[in-house]
Amino acid sequence: MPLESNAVLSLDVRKSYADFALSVRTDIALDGVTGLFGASGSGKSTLLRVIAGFEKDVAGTARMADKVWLNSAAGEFVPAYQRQIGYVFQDARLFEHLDVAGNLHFADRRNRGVGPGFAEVVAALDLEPLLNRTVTRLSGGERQRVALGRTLLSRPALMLLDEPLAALDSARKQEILPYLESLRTRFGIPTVYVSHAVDEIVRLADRVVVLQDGKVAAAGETAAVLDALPVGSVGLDAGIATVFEAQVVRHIAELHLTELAFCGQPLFVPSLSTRQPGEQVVLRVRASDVALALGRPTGLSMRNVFKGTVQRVAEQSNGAFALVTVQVGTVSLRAEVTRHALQAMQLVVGMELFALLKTATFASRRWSADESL
Ligand SMILES: Nc1ncnc2c1ncn2[C@@H]1O[C@H](COP(=O)(O)OP(=O)(O)OP(=O)(O)O)[C@@H](O)[C@H]1O
Repeated sequence: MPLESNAVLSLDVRKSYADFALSVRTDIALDGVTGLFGASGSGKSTLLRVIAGFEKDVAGTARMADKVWLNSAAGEFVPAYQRQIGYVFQDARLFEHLDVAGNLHFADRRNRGVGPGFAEVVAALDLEPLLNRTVTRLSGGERQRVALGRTLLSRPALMLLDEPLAALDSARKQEILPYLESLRTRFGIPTVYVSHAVDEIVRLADRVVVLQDGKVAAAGETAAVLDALPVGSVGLDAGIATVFEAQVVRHIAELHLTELAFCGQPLFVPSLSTRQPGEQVVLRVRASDVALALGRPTGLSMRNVFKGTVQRVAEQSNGAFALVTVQVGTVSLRAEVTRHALQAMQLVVGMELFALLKTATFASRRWSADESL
């Protein structure tokens, strides 16, 4: 049965270990991808295991759409195998004695006859060339693709992905991310995606639940929640940034670029070919990748130039840098410049200027050795 589009996974759960207590009350929309984000040890994996039904002695209630999974007061507990969930672990956990096709067929045989078919899943994850390989001869990225395929073929009502990229190096991560991105829309299986990597959450999650010390610190639309998180909180040590939404306008295939509309102005980013024109995407720009100019610059390599107004200026009391917040449309864009530049440009609140973003700030693809010669 397809889920109602407004169906939710409703959680009010508590789980205690000797040195840690999880206490989470939140509703997760059963639609698109919900990111579970937080520092190491904040309880993300524990919550995912509670959702899956892998944890015993959980107090409270859990309801998946109209099905009660847990009501501890009434002694009700639906075991994991009856929850129709698909769980992908950090390590792929494939059946080592079977080849890739065998792993996939195993899940396919146990499915309930609805949802994506074998050929469709193999095509979506480019698994055709791997079908006859023994799983011990797969790379980490290939193993995760097979694990995802196997999970999809079990036709879950809910996918639970526990840091599926954590064990991979950054090149392999970039290889898998587009697949994860396309699965979001292709199969329409609601997904909870655990990660402590902000870039993965930005790229994949429609909404996010932030955990801190076992509790929900924030929850809501990805851009709004991440943009409001204080630097240094929840392990967000990647520096000051702005997280905002923009709309896909068109793909420029020959230049491998996608043009977005950002507050009515064009923004060019490396190709987001899995996204359709009209779709909203979430972007994260590090403050250190934003430059400022008093006039619209000419003869400059930077293509992304936005007119805005200085909203706030904060100087380090004991350092070289200042943080300038520039209002561009509805977005407060943060730029990290030197105090030296601040003085030279005589920047003050209310002043009109131009914010410049390097396209490379959005790049995830690395250079190959021969290209960089
Ligand atoms: N089986 C267990 N027994 C006792 N303590 C546990 C158990 N599992 C997890 N914990 C503790 O619960 C806390 C939360 O762990 P959890 O793995 O859920 O965090 P996390 O946010 O997923 O972290 P990471 O990003 O590092 O995977 C940690 O302090 C951990 O030591």
